Amino acid sequence: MIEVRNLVKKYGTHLAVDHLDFKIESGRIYGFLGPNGAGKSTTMNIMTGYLGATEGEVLIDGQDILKEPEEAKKHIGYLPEQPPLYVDMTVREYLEFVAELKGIARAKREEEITEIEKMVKIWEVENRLIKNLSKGYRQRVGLAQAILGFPEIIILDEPSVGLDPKQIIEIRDLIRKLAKKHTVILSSHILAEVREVCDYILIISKGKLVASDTPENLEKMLGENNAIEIETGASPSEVRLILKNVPGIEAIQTQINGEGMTWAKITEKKGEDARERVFMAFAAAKTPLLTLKTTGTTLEDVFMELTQSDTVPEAFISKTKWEEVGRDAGDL
Ligand SMILES: Nc1ncnc2c1ncn2[C@@H]1O[C@H](COP(=O)(O)OP(=O)(O)OP(=O)(O)O)[C@@H](O)[C@H]1O
Repeated sequence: MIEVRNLVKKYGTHLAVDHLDFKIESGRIYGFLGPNGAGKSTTMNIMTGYLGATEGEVLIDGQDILKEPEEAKKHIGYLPEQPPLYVDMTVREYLEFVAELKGIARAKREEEITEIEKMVKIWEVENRLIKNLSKGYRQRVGLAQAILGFPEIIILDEPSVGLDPKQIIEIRDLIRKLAKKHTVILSSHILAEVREVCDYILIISKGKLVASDTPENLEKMLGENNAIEIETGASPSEVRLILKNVPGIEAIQTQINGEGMTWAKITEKKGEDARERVFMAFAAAKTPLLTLKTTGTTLEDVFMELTQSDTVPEAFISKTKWEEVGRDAGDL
């Protein structure tokens, strides 16, 4: 487990990290999300022992990384924003060099490097010079050096920056695979990326933690009233009649669309999820629904709200519930 306590980093007078407090539990994928300049890389560099803090503590399994960086570093594999690659080495030479630095026993080295090369799909380029590799392959070599030694925690700073869509999908698949055995923390300013792979999101803005929860809870917390949109062949008055006694509904708007169908927006009371009841009411009236979908707050709305406004809704800070999150690795 990682505990970040009251972390502060000043560059001169500029406060890049502003009293951060959070915990990272084992076996999950955490997303560190924030706009450019929010302080993600600075925080990750401190968490991995590459940068000192102005104030605060980072405990890795109880060991203070700022006081015992070498000990704590053994638990962490890190892919910084600029991977530390020696471009005049071949992939294999470089990974052998990293394995030696990490103190991996000589007898285990060859086997482990081959295993990781296969895992991140760089085995076929192991004899190529790194400088001749594409950005996507270089990123995978960076990832391989982070995974070497199979540390419990793998920290990836913007792992898919500069990759094409196919490579992004491959990296995401790999991250999901890694999460079966490791705790993974990745940073990104791309919401979709974090939404796609992470179980838990920490949103950081101007050096401050402004929210931390599961993607679903973040959406729920900001969502005032969610709504359901339906399409049906019934007339607007029939729709209202069918929904008359369905609990949890605040308002209904209807209109006839271009195909002569009724489109209705059903606003739910706060905290209600009336989808199933709406479906059953139409089924009981033997009136087929052609569409039924929810509309409401998206994670994008949450992100924009939190990172663009100066005031942060109280709920996002106080509702941090680490214990409630669970992830079934078998789903991946
Ligand atoms: N070495 C440095 N000296 C001075 N200021 C710095 C230094 N490194 C970062 N900063 C500033 O600290 C703030 C946080 O930077 P950081 O790189 O941690 O943000 P980030 O969230 O990782 O952004 P990005 O997504 O653009 O990498 C920014 O305002 C940045 O300009």
